[in-house]
Amino acid sequence: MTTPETPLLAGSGLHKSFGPTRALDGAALSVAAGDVLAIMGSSGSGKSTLLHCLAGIVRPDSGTITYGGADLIAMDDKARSALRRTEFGFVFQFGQLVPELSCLENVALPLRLTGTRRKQAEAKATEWLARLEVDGLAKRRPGDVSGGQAQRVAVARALVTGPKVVFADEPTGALDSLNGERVMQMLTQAARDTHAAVVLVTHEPRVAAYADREIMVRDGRTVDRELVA
Ligand SMILES: Nc1ncnc2c1ncn2[C@@H]1O[C@H](COP(=O)(O)OP(=O)(O)OP(=O)(O)O)[C@@H](O)[C@H]1O
Repeated sequence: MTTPETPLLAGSGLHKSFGPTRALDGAALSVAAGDVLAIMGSSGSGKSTLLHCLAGIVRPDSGTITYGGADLIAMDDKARSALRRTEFGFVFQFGQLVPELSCLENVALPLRLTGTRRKQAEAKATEWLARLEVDGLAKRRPGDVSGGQAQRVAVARALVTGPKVVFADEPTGALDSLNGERVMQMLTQAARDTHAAVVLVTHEPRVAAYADREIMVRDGRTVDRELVA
């Protein structure tokens, strides 16, 4: 088992129920700076709930989560959303780009939300679109680009603020295998270049192969992949 020595993000003893459904039942994991971690497991095992807890989107019923040594659960909503805007990036299965904005405006948006001036935000967004090789799409709306292109724009948007952790929930789930591979290559390369950690939820071994480490979630509990294989 490869346990990071100084975790950037760590959760332990995490429990979360939705009514009678026990989504997390004692899950634990830790992520070091720059670590690319895949969370695997069958449908309904609790992967997304675990990611949402670690990202401060869902509050667990019990357990502890620390980010950079600070207690994430004890933070008030304002502090937690500030943390999400400045320290975390997100990529979801269906991109979730804002349909009314151009691809460039979508990538610039996280910077605008933290007070960066338009010109500066758009210059940075242009750089990131070029890194993801979709700079030709800057003026187009998300509805006018392919699924693979939209996910590359979503990766650019996730990384534009220089996050310390990128949370990716089935980022290739809606793509064919070739486009999925391309998105994974670009996401992991960009994360390595910027020393961002990646917490990746996937049920596809081919996608998990891009990670440094894999953990399995079974019935809301985490199991080290190497012990399962
Ligand atoms: N907001 C919610 N309300 C009610 N039940 C929920 C909610 N979110 C998750 N659950 C339930 O919790 C369990 C774990 O769900 P979760 O989405 O974390 O699993 P998953 O491993 O990510 O599944 P999948 O691979 O299908 O996305 C499931 O039984 C799910 O139906």
